[in-house]
Amino acid sequence: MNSEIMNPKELQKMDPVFGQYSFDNHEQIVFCNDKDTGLKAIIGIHNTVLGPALGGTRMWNYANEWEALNDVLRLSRGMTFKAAITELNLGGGKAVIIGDAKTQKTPELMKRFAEFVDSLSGRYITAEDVGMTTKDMDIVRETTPYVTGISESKGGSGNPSPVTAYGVFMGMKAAAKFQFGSDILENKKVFVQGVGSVGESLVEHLINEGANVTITDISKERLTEVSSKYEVNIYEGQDLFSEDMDIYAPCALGATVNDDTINKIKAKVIAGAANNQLAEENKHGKILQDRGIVYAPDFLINAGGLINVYAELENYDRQETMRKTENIYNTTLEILNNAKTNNITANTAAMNMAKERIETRKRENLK
Ligand SMILES: NC(=O)c1ccc[n+]([C@@H]2O[C@H](COP(=O)([O-])OP(=O)(O)OC[C@H]3O[C@@H](n4cnc5c(N)ncnc54)[C@H](O)[C@@H]3O)[C@@H](O)[C@H]2O)c1
Repeated sequence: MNSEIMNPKELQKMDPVFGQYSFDNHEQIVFCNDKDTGLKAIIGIHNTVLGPALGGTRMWNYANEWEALNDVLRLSRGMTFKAAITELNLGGGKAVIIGDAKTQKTPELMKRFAEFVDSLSGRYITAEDVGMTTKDMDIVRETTPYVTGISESKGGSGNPSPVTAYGVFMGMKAAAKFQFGSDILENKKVFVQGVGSVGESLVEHLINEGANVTITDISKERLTEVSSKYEVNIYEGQDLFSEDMDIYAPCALGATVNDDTINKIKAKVIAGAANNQLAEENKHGKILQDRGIVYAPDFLINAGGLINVYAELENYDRQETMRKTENIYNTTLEILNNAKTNNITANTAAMNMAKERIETRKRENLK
């Protein structure tokens, strides 16, 4: 089964839940509703073979429930493979809260959401994602132990974004090594799309290495903030994908590699933090392969944040977290070489490796 962004009209043609294109054998889906706080959330538990399903909560103003369901299914499925390929003993899950994080997120709503997470008795462990902060996770922690990514002052590992950015940087270097023969990014023309928490931290690594960085964001505030700290160019054009660049780093939302953009892309490497960068992973992965564009699978190179929150559960330290994150370099090279040898897409090679780990554990569990 593939995972695909689809428009709500297409989604509505399928059966409402089990028949959805991105359902892909989810173990459990929990719909959470609370009239008093206005909470409307969906928790997706994709697979728990390797351990409890861990994945962040996203709060987003979805156009409708179809979009929210499609998003949670795609994201939680991605978490299964992210944990597996990173060799963490975790399953895949994710939650979405439907609403505007700026105007509708209240402590009461977060508390009610935490009660739903708690009711799953640890099958699902939450963390932050888009629209959520460490402070929100601290509120969740008051109600349930099944949360990570809480403040360092409360015994947590703090903001995972810098660790995510470090992993993306390592994955990008490995992809550069594979494509250009060297992992040194000095003078490489890199476009970072989205300079939020991860994007900004990635910019810092790139600038330190001497890359030629251009940033783009829908938020003028973020562009001003980041460009005041680092020597970057701000993208003023209308069509980022047609621009000459060596590396495209999607660090905003997913599905930016799609039917409209894929044939325009001039970058030789795509490596970024966003989840589900390929709108249709098989189709768009193949077009990238045919066009000789090296794609560093998103769920592999953006796993630093997951490694960081996992440390909270396993009590391992910062050094070990960074060592595991640095290893993303080796795994990325291994995947890209494997894809080349077997003439498959990098995404398929990464999925195969992740699925193999899950299948092996399943067999072991049956013994
Ligand atoms: N934070 C983590 O540790 C982590 C881990 C794994 C994956 N990710 C993924 O990485 C991405 C970035 O995460 P983040 O924590 O930095 O989020 P964030 O919300 O801090 O930053 C996202 C940035 O993208 C900008 N943006 C949104 N739409 C855009 C568009 N169309 N064009 C340009 N900019 C746009 C926003 O204005 C914002 O500045 C997300 O897709 C997230 O799911 C994050």
